[in-house]
Amino acid sequence: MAGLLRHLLQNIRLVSSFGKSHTKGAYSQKRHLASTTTTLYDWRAADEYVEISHGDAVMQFDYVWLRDTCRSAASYNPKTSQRILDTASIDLNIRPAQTKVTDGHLSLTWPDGHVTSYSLSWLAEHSYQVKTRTVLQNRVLWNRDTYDAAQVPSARWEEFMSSEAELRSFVQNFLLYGIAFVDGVPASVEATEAVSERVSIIRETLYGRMWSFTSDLSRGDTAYTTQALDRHTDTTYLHEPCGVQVFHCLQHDGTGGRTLLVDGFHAAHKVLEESPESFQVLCRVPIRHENIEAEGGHRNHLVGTGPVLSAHPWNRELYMIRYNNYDRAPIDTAPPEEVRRWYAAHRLLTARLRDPGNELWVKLTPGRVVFIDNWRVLHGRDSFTGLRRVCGCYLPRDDLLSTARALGLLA
Ligand SMILES: C[N+](C)(C)CCCC[C@H](N)C(=O)O
Ligand SMILES: O=C(O)CCC(=O)C(=O)O
Ligand SMILES: [Fe+2]
Repeated sequence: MAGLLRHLLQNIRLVSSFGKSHTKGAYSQKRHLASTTTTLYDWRAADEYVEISHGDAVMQFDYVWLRDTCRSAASYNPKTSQRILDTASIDLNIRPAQTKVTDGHLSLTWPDGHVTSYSLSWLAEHSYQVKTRTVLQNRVLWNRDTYDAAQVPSARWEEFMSSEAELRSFVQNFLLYGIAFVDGVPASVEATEAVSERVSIIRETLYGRMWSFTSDLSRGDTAYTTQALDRHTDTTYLHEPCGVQVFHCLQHDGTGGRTLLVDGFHAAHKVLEESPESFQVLCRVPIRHENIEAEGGHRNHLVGTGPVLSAHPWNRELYMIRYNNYDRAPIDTAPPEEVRRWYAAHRLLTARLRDPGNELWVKLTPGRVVFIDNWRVLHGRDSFTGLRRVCGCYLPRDDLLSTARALGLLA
């Protein structure tokens, strides 16, 4: 997909040097052809949009969109990367007085004389037709064997804290696999906080900013016991669940307590292959999750609603799985026949999530910090004996992605 976009942009760039100019009235259906020795592309001004075609990509740009998106100094401030133009002031029936393509640039002269110009490659990059076939984030879906075989390296604390290259490869691995490790971290809350802050700001929740928990039932949640926890994502009871979970086991004198990791997108894709209808139901039915605490000095009643699977509507790319059977509330957000379909779809997804081949078990030890994409990878744990203390925090997903983009990564 990314390859196709690159191919498209490269070829449109070739056209830029062609330099043939076409000037015409706005409403003609006539197609304009421009060719080089290696490529052919054409454009036409239709009634409501300009259409640019290249290869099998046919891209349409609505006139209101073309006026609204104008990057001229009067319309857009490149210093702040913010729009100046008042969108509500645009005539919704606006048509350019003149449309032409010169040197690989589309320029439109509007009835008031304002000129808007776009390079064709920029337009292609921002076209719906190209976006529908481009993924936002490259991912490697994994099961235990493929994750093991990939031999993804952990970052080293010293390098991670000082080298941008080390941080970048860590973030790249996180984006690809939804999990990434840092080794050699001092076994303290402070060092865990420093590692987390290297990646993004920390997201404070009802559990605080940095947390450190053990099996003392200090909070009304199974996490604060020695019991096993089946695979789940956290904070499903927030409308926007936390994007990332950071765990650092500071101490464990006992048995059990291994961490389970499962690629939720891998399981969801299995569901899509086996039963597209089930996948659709999981994308469609809104599900509430709750966190109710009324004891121990904590008074919380959080409710979050969202489907189990969220996919971008323009390219069907999955971006979130919300799966927590402990915190799921009674389903009263869909009619009975839909509820029946939902339970069947949930059963299929659960079966794929529970496929032993999809389970990655790791024993977290002091010094080893794991970052988990809480919108993709489910976590759980074995029951355990003895004293076990785990610290960590949550990070907002947007801020991690912002860091990734600042490091030049596709996110
Ligand atoms: C991580 N920490 C121990 C602080 C909180 C645990 C939260 C547990 C909750 N059921 C959820 O899934 O969100
Ligand atoms: O104890 C653990 O390793 C994880 C518990 C858990 O699921 C959580 O704290 O979110
Ligand atoms: Fe959890």
